[in-house]
Amino acid sequence: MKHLQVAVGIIRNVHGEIFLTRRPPTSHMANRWEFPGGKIEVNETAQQALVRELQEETGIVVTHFTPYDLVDHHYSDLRVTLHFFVVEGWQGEPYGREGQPQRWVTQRELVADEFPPANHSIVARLVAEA
Ligand SMILES: Nc1nc2c([nH]c(=O)n2[C@H]2C[C@H](O)[C@@H](COP(=O)(O)OP(=O)(O)OP(=O)(O)O)O2)c(=O)[nH]1
Ligand SMILES: [Mg+2]
Repeated sequence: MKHLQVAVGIIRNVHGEIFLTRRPPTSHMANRWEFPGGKIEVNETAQQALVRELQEETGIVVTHFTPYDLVDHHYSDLRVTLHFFVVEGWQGEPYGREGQPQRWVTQRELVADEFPPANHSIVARLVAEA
């Protein structure tokens, strides 16, 4: 089974809001809301992938982040390991640079069912810690 390593950014502003984007209609986990991020390439660390993916997908230059959690999930035909980081420092203003819908959501108002199943434990933890 294919196994992806993925770097994911939980971008949180000073108001305790988190930046979400919506996955494209034809992608894996189509139309789910997600924390921006993407596949870690060969010869790249999770941290490097995080910085690159957030630049590509949201236009920001990440300046401060902290590791948050590591989640392994088996989808029916794909295994993913998600490397979650909380991002609290950046330059620029995040936006859906690839045309994805975007929104800011208060941490305690995150809804697990809007995300891919692999995110459920993380969303529960974020809400509990809000
Ligand atoms: N970015 C992101 N991916 C997630 C989350 N939850 C989750 O299960 N995934 C899955 C969906 C995908 O199978 C995989 C990462 O894919 P991706 O589509 O973001 O990868 P990418 O940005 O490198 O995409 P691409 O260049 O191949 O288009 O991880 C999440 O919160 N954020
Ligand atoms: Mg992506």
